[in-house]
Amino acid sequence: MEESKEKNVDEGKRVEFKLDKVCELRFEVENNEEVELELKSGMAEIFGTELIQNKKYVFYSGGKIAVFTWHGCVLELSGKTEVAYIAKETPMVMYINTHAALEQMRVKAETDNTSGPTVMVVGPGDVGKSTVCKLLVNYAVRLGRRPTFVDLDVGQGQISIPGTIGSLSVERPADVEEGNFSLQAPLIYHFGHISPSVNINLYNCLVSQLADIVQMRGETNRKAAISGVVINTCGWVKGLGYKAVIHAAQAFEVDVIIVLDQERLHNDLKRDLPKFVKIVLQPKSGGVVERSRQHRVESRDAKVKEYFYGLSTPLYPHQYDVKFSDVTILKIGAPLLPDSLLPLGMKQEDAHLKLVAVPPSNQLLHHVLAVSMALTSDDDIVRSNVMGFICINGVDMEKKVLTILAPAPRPLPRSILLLSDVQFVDTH
Ligand SMILES: Nc1ncnc2c1ncn2[C@@H]1O[C@H](COP(=O)(O)OP(=O)(O)OP(=O)(O)O)[C@@H](O)[C@H]1O
Repeated sequence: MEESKEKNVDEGKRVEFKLDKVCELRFEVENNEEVELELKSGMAEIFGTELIQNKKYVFYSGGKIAVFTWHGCVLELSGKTEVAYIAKETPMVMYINTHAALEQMRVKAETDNTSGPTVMVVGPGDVGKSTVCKLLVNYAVRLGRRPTFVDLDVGQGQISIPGTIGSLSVERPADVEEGNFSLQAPLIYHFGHISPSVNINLYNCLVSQLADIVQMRGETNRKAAISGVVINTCGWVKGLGYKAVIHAAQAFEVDVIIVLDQERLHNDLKRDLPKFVKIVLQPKSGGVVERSRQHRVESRDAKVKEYFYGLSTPLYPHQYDVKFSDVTILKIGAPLLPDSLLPLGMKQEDAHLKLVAVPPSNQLLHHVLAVSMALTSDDDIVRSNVMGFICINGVDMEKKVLTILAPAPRPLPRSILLLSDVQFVDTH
């Protein structure tokens, strides 16, 4: 791959980069540092969102960014970068061709009075799945479409905090600095773990539920139906993970699957899915950065912190006490018993979806809990979406109160809370 020489960008200095057409500037922000980017002339975009000329964009610690230009541009960076270089070879032409093909399917859906494409992006970890999804959604929105973005990645999802899956109707391109789509009425389901492997039956059950709701939305909203759906998935593609990919493809009735960087997965999917599903193998971008375990942990923490405290636009969460008696804390999934010990007629899968009461204790400290939409225990709590999240900042066993961190002032809007493995230590 042809790449330009790296330039060091150090504090205080401004470094200019001249990009030819169809090139990208890749940079990583050093830990605990900030980097400022400015488009001085020409046109450029970050993962499909266009930059405004002479506006200063700030990127934070650990950010891994590619500024791409179709026609050439001049960029300026300041702050501390770990790396900064211009890459001349990128798979962007291939990705935009995919977008063009999807757009043709939308145009056809408009004339035939059918639905637009449902496309799923799959591949192992760190191949740029989330980035390709963002590109496809951004390009669709820039043409006036209103695609639905679905994120099934419970580890590094983009819609809500880790341990959830969800969907979002996207009306404008993702924010350049934060990288997120605007969160208007997202539909979120609580899974409670950062890997589907912890409770694959629950994971598949929630994927089916989300697929049903997304399809129902398409039936009542013509614009959404034509615009189609873009689905991001987990990087777990072996064994049960592969089965989960097949399950998701069937549940969402996908039309197109983009397999990034894994020929074997491509072949397996071609073998196992019906012929009408178009399965295309595409390369990953050389710029996609492999993230260490530590980096993944940090970005999960950052996602929860962002939920409560915001990123470039600060949020001010509320901390208040809630009596033990005012809430019902539940966990989904009972410990598995040997088949011989199961009550007559009960199957092992039932245990995976079983609700178990969690008595308040110090063990809840720092845990994130989802606030279920379910009003009573008669509702289908497992398949109910969630309103939002709280974090347990304190447990007083004597007074029988929990001190919680919540995005909104008291009172808690619902009383059924679902325990997540995800923890957040509130240092504010
Ligand atoms: N062309 C590029 N140049 C520089 N950085 C990039 C480029 N494309 C993606 N990245 C960065 O690489 C990282 C990994 O990309 P991404 O999250 O899309 O991968 P993924 O396959 O979805 O990973 P996971 O399976 O862990 O969710 C991100 O931080 C992203 O910003």
